[in-house]
Amino acid sequence: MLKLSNVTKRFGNHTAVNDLSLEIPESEMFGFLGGNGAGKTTTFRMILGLLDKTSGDITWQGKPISYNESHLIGYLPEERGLYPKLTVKEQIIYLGRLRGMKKQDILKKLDEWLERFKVPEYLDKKVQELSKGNQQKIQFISAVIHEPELLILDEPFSGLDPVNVEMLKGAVKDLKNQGTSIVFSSHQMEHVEEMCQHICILQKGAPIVHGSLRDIKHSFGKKNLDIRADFSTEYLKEFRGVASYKELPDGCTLQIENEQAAQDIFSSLHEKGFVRKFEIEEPSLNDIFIAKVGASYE
Ligand SMILES: Nc1ncnc2c1ncn2[C@@H]1O[C@H](COP(=O)(O)OP(=O)(O)OP(=O)(O)O)[C@@H](O)[C@H]1O
Repeated sequence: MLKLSNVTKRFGNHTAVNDLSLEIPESEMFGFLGGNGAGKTTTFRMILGLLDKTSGDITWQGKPISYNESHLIGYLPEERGLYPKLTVKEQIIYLGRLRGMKKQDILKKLDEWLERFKVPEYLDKKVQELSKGNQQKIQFISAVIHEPELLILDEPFSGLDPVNVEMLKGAVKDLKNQGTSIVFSSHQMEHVEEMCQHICILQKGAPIVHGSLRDIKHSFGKKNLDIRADFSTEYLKEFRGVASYKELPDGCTLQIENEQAAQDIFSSLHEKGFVRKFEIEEPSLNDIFIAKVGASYE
């Protein structure tokens, strides 16, 4: 387990991470979220030992992380940092050697990954000759080539086309199933929703939401209501128990305070005409993020 206990980081007068305590379970994918400037990257850098903590402790399996054991952690940073003039092969050999791997093991693994990502022809290409998305595949390979126990992925899917997103997602899921513990940061809530059981939403360096995604959704209270009807549903904007209203060409999506509101809306719709769809849905992580982070912006 990765454990952060009362971790604080100050830059001068500014507190970027504020007394943060978190337990990140093993062999799981943990969603580490937050608005811009919330403190995610700063936290990652402290976990990686790239930045000193102002105070607090970070442990892996009960022991302080030893950065001499560089095979332990893999990191895909948000700002990608490959050497443009090296070939893919030279680049990955260099990084693999830094993590204590033998050259022949690196080349074997690299071949497997390039095959998996359908880019075997890039082995001897210079990084600067690759497109942004393909550079990202290489950066991902550089983060996992040494089979780390703990993998930190900062916005792994940004800049990738939908086919490549699925390809990388498949690789990340396989690593998780093989036992890798993954901390995953993304502004794309649908990816987090699909892949993470537990999440934390950070705001000003401290968690405003933390726990299992299922419990968080349950305790949020508000649900979404999707309605399609052959008449105008605009009157529902002002209906009791409706927290928000979004008009659609053939109906609307509402956020409702509770299930009683859904009952009342259902009765009122019946009197007006033909209803083609009426569906109550769990709130999305996007709804929760906007409600919680948006509220603290105000
Ligand atoms: N080296 C630094 N010196 C001073 N302030 C810093 C430094 N690094 C980060 N900060 C500040 O700390 C806060 C947290 O930044 P951080 O990069 O951790 O946010 P983030 O959650 O990763 O944001 P984003 O989603 O925009 O990448 C910000 O207010 C930022 O300006």
